[in-house]
Amino acid sequence: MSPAASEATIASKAGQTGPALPEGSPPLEVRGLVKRFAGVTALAGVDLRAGRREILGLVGPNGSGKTTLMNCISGVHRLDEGQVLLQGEEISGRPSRARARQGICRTFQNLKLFGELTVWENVQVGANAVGGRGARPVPDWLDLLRLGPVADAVVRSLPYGYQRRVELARALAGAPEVLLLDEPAAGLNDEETAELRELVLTVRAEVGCAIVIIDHDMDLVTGVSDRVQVLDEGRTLFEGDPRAAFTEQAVVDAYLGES
Ligand SMILES: Nc1ncnc2c1ncn2[C@@H]1O[C@H](COP(=O)(O)OP(=O)(O)OP(=O)(O)O)[C@@H](O)[C@H]1O
Repeated sequence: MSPAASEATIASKAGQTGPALPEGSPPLEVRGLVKRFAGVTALAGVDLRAGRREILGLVGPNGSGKTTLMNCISGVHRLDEGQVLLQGEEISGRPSRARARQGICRTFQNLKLFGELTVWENVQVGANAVGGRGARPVPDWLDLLRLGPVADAVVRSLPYGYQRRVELARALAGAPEVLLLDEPAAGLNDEETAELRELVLTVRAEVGCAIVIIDHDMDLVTGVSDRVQVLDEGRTLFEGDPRAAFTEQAVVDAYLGES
């Protein structure tokens, strides 16, 4: 997709709060990222870009490199080659904590919550990580994520759908410029997934950060994303309109294991 067409798509989805305004460097840019694990090349030179108020869906068959890419962006993995830039500043060599303080916030495939702490305390941890520099106080995030009524509940006592929302609230309290959502619908039922979809759009409208989402629920990803990037065997196979992705033969073949 051309940059102009991409901006147009972004603007149309951001319509609830006005168009995305291209200004300076994008929140997130990845250039030529290579990541190897022993004999496996998980990423073979991937570029990625996510703009302010843009939702980018990262899709691809199992083992195509999606989580590895997210881990390289957030600093869980060191990259072998390439660059990760946050608002134009290279952060490739920085540890994950430093990246989080600078605004790369994320959720994980497997929840990483403090189960013995309350909902409020878990979200406060996110706020503390940025020394209270968050855009809003903790109660506002609880309200946005519809967690107010369970603010004082111990997290491990709550149903899984609530726990997923707590993780999202904690990430938001960390003042994201870039929000990385790794399989946020995993383990959710249809009703909870529909609610999550609505919440992701609300977060984009209210927070205005760039959002990168991975999920195996294609209806969720294509429904919520302004643009998708399809990976296969560590390379980008397609990048553009979510509705067009699965009309591309190469993408269909990759999903069917025929490439
Ligand atoms: N820590 C690791 N050590 C060794 N190999 C790894 C490691 N993490 C990922 N890989 C390999 O890198 C490749 C990409 O894996 P990755 O988990 O990023 O794919 P994915 O697209 O997220 O898959 P899925 O959709 O199944 O979660 C795979 O071949 C995988 O086996």
